[in-house]
Amino acid sequence: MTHGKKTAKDASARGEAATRKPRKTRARVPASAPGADGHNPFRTLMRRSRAPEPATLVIFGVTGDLAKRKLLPAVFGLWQDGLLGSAFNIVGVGRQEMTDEAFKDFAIEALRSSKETDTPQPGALEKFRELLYYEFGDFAGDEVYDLVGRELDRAEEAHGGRKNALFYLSTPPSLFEPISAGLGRLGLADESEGWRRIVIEKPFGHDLKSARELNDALHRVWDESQVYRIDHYLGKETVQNLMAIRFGNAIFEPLWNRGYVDHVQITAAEDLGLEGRAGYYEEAGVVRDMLQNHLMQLFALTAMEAPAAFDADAIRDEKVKVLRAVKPIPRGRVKGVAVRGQYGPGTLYGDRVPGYQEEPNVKPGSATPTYVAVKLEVDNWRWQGVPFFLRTGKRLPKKVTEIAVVFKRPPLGIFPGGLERNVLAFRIQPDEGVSLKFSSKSPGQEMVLREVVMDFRYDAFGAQLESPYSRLLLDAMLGDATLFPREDEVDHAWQIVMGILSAWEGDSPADSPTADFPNYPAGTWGPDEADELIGPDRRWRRL
Ligand SMILES: NC(=O)C1=CN([C@@H]2O[C@H](COP(=O)(O)OP(=O)(O)OC[C@H]3O[C@@H](n4cnc5c(N)ncnc54)[C@H](OP(=O)(O)O)[C@@H]3O)[C@@H](O)[C@H]2O)C=CC1
Ligand SMILES: O=C1O[C@H](COP(=O)(O)O)[C@@H](O)[C@H](O)[C@H]1O
Repeated sequence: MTHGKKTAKDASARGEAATRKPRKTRARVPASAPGADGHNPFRTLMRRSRAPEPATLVIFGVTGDLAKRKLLPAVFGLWQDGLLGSAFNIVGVGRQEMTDEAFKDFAIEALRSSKETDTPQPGALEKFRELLYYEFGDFAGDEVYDLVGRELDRAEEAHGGRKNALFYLSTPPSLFEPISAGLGRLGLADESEGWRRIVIEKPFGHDLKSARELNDALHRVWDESQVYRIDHYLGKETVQNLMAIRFGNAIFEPLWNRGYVDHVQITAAEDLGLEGRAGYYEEAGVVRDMLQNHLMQLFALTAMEAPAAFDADAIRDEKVKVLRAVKPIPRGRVKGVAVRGQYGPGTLYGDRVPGYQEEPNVKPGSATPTYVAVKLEVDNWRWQGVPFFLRTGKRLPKKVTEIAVVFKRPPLGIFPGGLERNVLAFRIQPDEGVSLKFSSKSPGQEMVLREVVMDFRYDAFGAQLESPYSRLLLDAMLGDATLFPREDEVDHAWQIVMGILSAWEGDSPADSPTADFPNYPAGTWGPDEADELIGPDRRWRRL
């Protein structure tokens, strides 16, 4: 299908940009390391066998915070590293009226001001600028999608006669369905002239029902294979390393079960508060913002069986199987397995910080939780009796994300002193790496054991880690959905948290007594009840 007439816009300018050889972009790559002459060696090693076909990336909501701070820098980094193939262009779509030139200025300014932007090579920003185009309109109407279709028509010649397109919906969730439907109405999901894929940002639904409705709406237009639900945690290098270490080594598998593991702790602690996102966060709260998606994904990757292959369906099948095996948490069980919290004023890094209720635009007396800890039990042979404790919260003492597999104590103590549990910890961020804590004899005459840590740090590879958005954008361009949650995964993750949401947000005061918020000061590790949840014989790791 051809959309409208060709205009004077120069087709040859769109797309023939990724041919320049990238030069050194990363100061931290040592001179002797592979790739020191050019770009991040990981990216090259990962991708040299395949590059995306010529394609157009269409970003809806391109004037928003995510696009400015993360997406445009990620695309620029990929392009500068020569990973986007021989022809590529970007069409930003928004509701604000803007010319192509004004958008180019906007995008270059966003790249200049984002901390995530790779150091540009001389002339790179100017060259990248040539790839950028803009369309605007009302996302409820047809015109804007017609304009997008014309952009694909215009790129066709430079793209070798193909009209491949990745539509990235970086808009408020209320627009996911209308944009998908609009693209469908104008025939833009049709793959007869090139592949068409849609990336959906989080949150995917507000609850189980709305997530199902959104899935149904998407499937009225797209085949599941065209849908890429993004969870940026899956794009983090060290989350992928969890799979590499589990399934690329023989020593872990024999220990990875109820025979040896006492419990697992998954922590995603944030030191940040609301960062001006009250409008979104008051509606979402921590369960929707972090638990239903990011933490459930970390849990699934830790607990799943070994997939038969490293491919999208094999991995996603295993994740679904283990999510299905989680013991349900109906409303009545919530009190025993989940703890909520909201931060009050406190001290962080020596500075006084306001409480949640003092943040701009938060409703006075808000009952929105900013902290959750939950105990998951997995009803399968591997994990029967092994609790998984998940916790996440805002305004905790530091930013740290970690998965810790805590092993059982040795069966018999032949040395003086207590027996400690060994811990294999995957540090997702920061100081990415893996550590093993075990007991060793202290030097000296006495047989005294002390806990020591063997530490592998990711920076030993000598390369800076790529942004998760780079990884996931490139995967979507390549048609690799391995790191994108499938429909049934999202559904099961919602099923797990729905009881919690219904207990905490229910309208019956008997079932859902108002929480006594705030119940932890900013700069502390959350409410005391979280210690009771994991105790008495276990305690949260001090991170
Ligand atoms: N920001 C972040 O760090 C993260 C964001 N996300 C998700 O990414 C998506 C985008 O987030 P973010 O960029 O922060 O959101 P923003 O609120 O900054 O806006 C995103 C874009 O949507 C446009 N928009 C908003 N309302 C409308 C409307 N009614 N009609 C047409 N366009 C509209 C905005 O246009 P305008 O500029 O004109 O207002 C902007 O272009 C969301 O789904 C969010 O949950 C996920 C993880 C992190
Ligand atoms: O999706 C989100 O994630 C961030 C935390 O992500 P990270 O990569 O910095 O760990 C969180 O701050 C935000 O509230 C949430 O929407």
